Amino acid sequence: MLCSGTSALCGTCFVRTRRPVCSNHSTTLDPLLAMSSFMTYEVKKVSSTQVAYAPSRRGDNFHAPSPLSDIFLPGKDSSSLPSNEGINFDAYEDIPVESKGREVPPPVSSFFEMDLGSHLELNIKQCGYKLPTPVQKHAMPIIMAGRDLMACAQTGSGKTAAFCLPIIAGIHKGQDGFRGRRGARSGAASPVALIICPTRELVSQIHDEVKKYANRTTVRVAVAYGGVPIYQQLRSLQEGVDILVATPGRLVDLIDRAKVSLQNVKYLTLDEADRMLDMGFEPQIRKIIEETDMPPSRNRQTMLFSATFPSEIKRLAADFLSNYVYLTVGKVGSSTDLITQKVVDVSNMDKKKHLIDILRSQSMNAAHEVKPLTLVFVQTKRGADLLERFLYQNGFPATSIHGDRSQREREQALSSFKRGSISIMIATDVASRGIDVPNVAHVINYDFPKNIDSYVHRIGRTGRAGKSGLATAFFDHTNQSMAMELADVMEETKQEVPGWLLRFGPRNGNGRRNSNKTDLQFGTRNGRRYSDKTDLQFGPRNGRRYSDKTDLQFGSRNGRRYSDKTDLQFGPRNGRRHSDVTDMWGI
Ligand SMILES: Nc1ncnc2c1ncn2[C@@H]1O[C@H](COP(=O)(O)OP(=O)(O)OP(=O)(O)O)[C@@H](O)[C@H]1O
Repeated sequence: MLCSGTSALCGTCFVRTRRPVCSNHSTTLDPLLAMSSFMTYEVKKVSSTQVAYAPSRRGDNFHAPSPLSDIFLPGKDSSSLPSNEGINFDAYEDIPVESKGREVPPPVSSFFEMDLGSHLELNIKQCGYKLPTPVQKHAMPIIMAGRDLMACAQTGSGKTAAFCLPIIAGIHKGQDGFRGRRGARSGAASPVALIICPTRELVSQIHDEVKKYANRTTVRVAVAYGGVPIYQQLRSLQEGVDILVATPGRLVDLIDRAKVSLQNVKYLTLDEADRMLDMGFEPQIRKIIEETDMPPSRNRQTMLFSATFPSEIKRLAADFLSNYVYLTVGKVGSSTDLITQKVVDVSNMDKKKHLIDILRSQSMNAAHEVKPLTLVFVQTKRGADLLERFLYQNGFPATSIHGDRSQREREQALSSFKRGSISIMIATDVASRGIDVPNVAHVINYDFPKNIDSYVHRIGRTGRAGKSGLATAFFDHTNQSMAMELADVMEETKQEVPGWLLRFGPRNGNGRRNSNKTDLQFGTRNGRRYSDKTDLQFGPRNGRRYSDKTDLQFGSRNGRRYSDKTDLQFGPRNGRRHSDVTDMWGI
């Protein structure tokens, strides 16, 4: 007997079914497919009174972990949709958009108002994208008009397509002109578009997206990132490439080996540009842009994208962009109110127990044995390993992703998490940016991050593409310095800020973010962090950021050391560890 309906595939009869559990084959429904429709179901909150909390040992001052009351469950009646059609565009309706610059091209309201070409239009339909998201509505016409762009938009709001689609359309249209440039006579690959981003996983993800959007066109895409043997990448470069997606370190290596020439670059995109600066990649980025054969800014189009834009990024923009538009969608550096944020006062000693409580109640509440995908962020690689082991010992199999795992292990971890075969992933900040796992239901900040931008990106792994999500942060006095910035982000996104969090510091001490509108407009998180504007404009970062221990543990950030790429970036340190800035960073 066949299932009826239109959404997930039944594991036995392979016919689409409307519900995550097929009534005829409930035991055989492929749990991975069922998982994919999890978050598109009606969001139903379970009252906290329905859930038994583990008794607290901390008395009245203890703030019970509320995540148990906010687990999202699939509703009974709503029909599931392929995940991209489940996008809640109402969620974006009131979003403030600001664009600054000369003669900014007007936004569009549909993908088909732009001359993307029939192949791309079909691919967009096949991706299930019915309408452009706000950042796409505004950014795409700007890029299509040939303008430089610095764009800041919330996590999960479709920035990747916003820059990929116009680039692919542009290359596809001018294909005849470029085709001859593939694999230059010198043997060096000569891409027309270069997309640089901070992590290998992000490179790989953008590569997959480009392939999807460029389906049926002759646009070729290749990747370059460390941690895997270079010859595979060389082979694919030799076949010719239009779009190269790369991490800065491996790209410099390829340029030095004369395997890549940038002389034909027409489109340059820096995705998560602020993160690359944070990771100490500025010397490599400057080398790539200023010291190679890449055309000068007036002869190429340059785009910077991120959800957070600290002031340092203005230096880059001033140096690399010309006559650019500065587009902000939503509040700069803030999160989205699609994500319910909870902050729980938990001491270091109690964290493990609280995590187990949360996971246990999640699996108790999970409908039809479909476990919600839960991403747990920790600060260190060792912490990730320890927590993974602890969870395993307590009946919660988890996987982990961090800089000490081989690239293969990292890819396997991510893919089993994406497929839902393992529903818990422990991660360091290596997975905090850009990674798009559409159905992450819950992000837990087990260790609170050292800066608020990191918090914004971490929680942004849930609540993507218009869907709801839940983020829980464990917080105690050791995170005190982050209290006000956290309260700000929560307030901006209409979250309930617990009174105890506010008691950690004065509301308007330290020249806080909200008190400095001018800074905010240009992407500064707060007065305290970038209080010395002059310093920031011209050079190194302020004292506070340098004081982040984890930032500095693995090496100084000065240009000299990082510019010695052979030592630090490309040479494997030992059999297991590999070349990656995440090693230096300890994440
Ligand atoms: N127009 C659209 N309609 C529906 N879904 C979309 C649309 N555009 C993008 N998406 C989907 O939204 C999800 C998030 O997109 P993307 O990863 O580009 O977000 P992002 O803004 O780059 O996030 P982050 O800041 O975390 O990197 C992806 O799964 C993507 O396929």
